[in-house]
Amino acid sequence: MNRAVVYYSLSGNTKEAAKVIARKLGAKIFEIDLVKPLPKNTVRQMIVGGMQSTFGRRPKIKGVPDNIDYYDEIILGMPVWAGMPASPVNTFIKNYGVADKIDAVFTFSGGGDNDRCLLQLSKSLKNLKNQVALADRNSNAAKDNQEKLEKFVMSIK
Ligand SMILES: Cc1cc2nc3c(=O)[nH]c(=O)nc-3n(C[C@H](O)[C@H](O)[C@H](O)COP(=O)(O)O)c2cc1C
Repeated sequence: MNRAVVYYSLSGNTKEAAKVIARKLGAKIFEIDLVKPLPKNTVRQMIVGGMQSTFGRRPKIKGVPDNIDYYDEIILGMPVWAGMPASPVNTFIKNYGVADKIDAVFTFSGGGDNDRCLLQLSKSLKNLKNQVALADRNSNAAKDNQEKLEKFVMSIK
């Protein structure tokens, strides 16, 4: 089974978890990048990223190989933006034609909203079997991340 972990991360939480998951599963790892990065200013990031995600926009991305459909199984990671999947992930799911290969997702949020995001994802990912909601490193709930990640990896194995 060829597995790939594909993720987008703005401030490093998802990236860190993606590396752990890929290492434990022996999977390839690819980072989605925005062609036009978000503004550096945090408030502007919230506005631009929040609007893009709310309206399901698909900003241009790079970093994912064209032959990503070579992989049998894709594990997708992202932060929650405005209660929705971060917008770069919309581009990946819809433009790369790999929705049916994504069978596991992991999301990061600052407080809540993971459930809303996961519900949204489950509408377009019909083969989704495993999911885990993780908390930003600055949140109290982050203490449970490691245990949740272990369980997530075990459920995929
Ligand atoms: C544009 C934007 C929108 C966000 N919206 C939410 C939200 O609706 N709910 C929430 O709990 N956290 C929200 N966050 C916080 C991130 O989901 C959280 O910090 C996450 O851990 C970041 O992951 P990363 O470090 O991989 O980028 C938002 C962050 C950004 C930049």
